[in-house]
Amino acid sequence: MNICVIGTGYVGLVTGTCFAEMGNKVWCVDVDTEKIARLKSGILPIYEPGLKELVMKNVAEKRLAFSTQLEEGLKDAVVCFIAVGTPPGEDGSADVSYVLDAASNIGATMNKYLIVVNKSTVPVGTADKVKNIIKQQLTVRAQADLEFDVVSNPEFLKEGAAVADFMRPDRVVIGTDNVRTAELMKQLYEPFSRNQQPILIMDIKSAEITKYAANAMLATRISFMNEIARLCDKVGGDIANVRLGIGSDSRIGMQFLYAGSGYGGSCFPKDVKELVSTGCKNGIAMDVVSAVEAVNERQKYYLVDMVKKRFGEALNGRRFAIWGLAFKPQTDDMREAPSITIIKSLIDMGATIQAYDPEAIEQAKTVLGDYAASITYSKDMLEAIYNADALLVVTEWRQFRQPDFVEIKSKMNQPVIFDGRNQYRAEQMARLGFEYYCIGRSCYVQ
Ligand SMILES: NC(=O)c1ccc[n+]([C@@H]2O[C@H](COP(=O)([O-])OP(=O)(O)OC[C@H]3O[C@@H](n4cnc5c(N)ncnc54)[C@H](O)[C@@H]3O)[C@@H](O)[C@H]2O)c1
Ligand SMILES: O=c1ccn([C@@H]2O[C@H](COP(=O)(O)OP(=O)(O)O[C@H]3O[C@H](CO)[C@@H](O)[C@H](O)[C@H]3O)[C@@H](O)[C@H]2O)c(=O)[nH]1
Repeated sequence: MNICVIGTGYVGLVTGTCFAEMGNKVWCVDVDTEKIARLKSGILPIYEPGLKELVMKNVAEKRLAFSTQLEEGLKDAVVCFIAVGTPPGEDGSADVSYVLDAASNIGATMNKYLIVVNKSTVPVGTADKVKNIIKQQLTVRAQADLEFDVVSNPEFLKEGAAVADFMRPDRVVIGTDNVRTAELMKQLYEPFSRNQQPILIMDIKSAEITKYAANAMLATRISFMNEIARLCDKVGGDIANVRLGIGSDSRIGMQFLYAGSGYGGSCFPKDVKELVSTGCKNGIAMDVVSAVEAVNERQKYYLVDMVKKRFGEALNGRRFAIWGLAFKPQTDDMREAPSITIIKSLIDMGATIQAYDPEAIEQAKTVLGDYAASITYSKDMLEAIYNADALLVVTEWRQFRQPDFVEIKSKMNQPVIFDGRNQYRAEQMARLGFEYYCIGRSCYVQ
């Protein structure tokens, strides 16, 4: 099938590449001329395991190409995916203007029947807006008879595992009210459901809401565990045991029950806010979802509270090592990363920071630009801990799991570790002579 994908970010680039890998011919189109120029010369805009190899292969085999021109992308396309950003607006609601721009461009450009598939995460009702904008543009061009269909096909991939998730999705959700379109979409996704993963056809609004409900449900599990972790720290108990205890119930399951320094990223924070906003606009109080966000905001400061309790509120002259900047491992994405809140708070109290992340340092330099004078970025994890008063583990990259603690202890000013991702065992840390604080395992007394 000939496919056009508008937007070459995490979702668009992965979607286009994976469809090309299955034998389709794909044009990836973006308004960012620099991004497209770099992609054409083999430089990817993001770090995502396995993606570069797939892009290079499919470009070489002429199934994948990049352009800034929608005309080029739509020339032979049967299906056009919209995969542009929907960032949070001032009031927390999703800004759908990029989606509507893309729709408007489609209406101004298409010359034959087209299935327009919305893959961006958008509030319920956006498909209708996309439909109306395309219609308006066609009318302006005196092409009002040109037929098209709008589909909602939310994406559930996780950063850091984007290719693997796209290739083997738990399910594919397709919102459409057209039987013929449903069949074609099923055909397109058939190679990705070889293990009988369901392709769920439903009405458009249910598909749009499903995306927000999925993210809010996952975020709820995390905030819930973070709250229980705080209780463990107060009254005794170990959140790891509690996780096993509840996760063994097949109705609950083990995944997404890790307490930590709060969730970040480009999705959970913004989608939780948007769901609250949609509820509010429609007179539905989203009490659970609102609490999920409030708990997460508080959780981002939990490590900072621990540092304050241990070192006091004035941190002048104190030097802290930070391991992990990205919002999760296997990505260079810094959007809404808890590390930002933690680093800014410590610097605001007078500390200096020595930070290390395997992939996200360049992104961090941009995001933390205003705080640059107080941050040194280290070339490796050991350099970061040199002369540090404490180490804060903020992102659980694999290489942080079993470091050489003897060497670490010899290089630090004081052997103190604040573990925001529960990577180490308290008994082992005590044996090695570290003062060790973690989340919800009664190492930290509030
Ligand atoms: N990042 C994820 O893990 C993920 C997963 C599932 C869903 N989503 C959703 O998918 C959407 C895209 O997210 P992302 O992380 O890929 O965004 P991104 O910011 O990485 O990429 C968006 C791209 O769209 C381009 N763009 C904007 N307007 C355009 C236009 N009119 N025409 C052509 N290109 C245009 C931008 O230049 C950019 O390259 C969002 O709605 C997001 O919530 C993201
Ligand atoms: O038990 C857990 C699991 C995750 N997290 C944190 O939650 C955030 C999000 O993690 P994850 O969901 O793995 O990454 P994303 O790439 O943001 O993926 C989410 O957001 C995407 C965009 O909507 C969806 O497509 C995915 O299904 C959804 O998992 C990160 O900060 C994690 O550290 C925890 O604190 N505890």
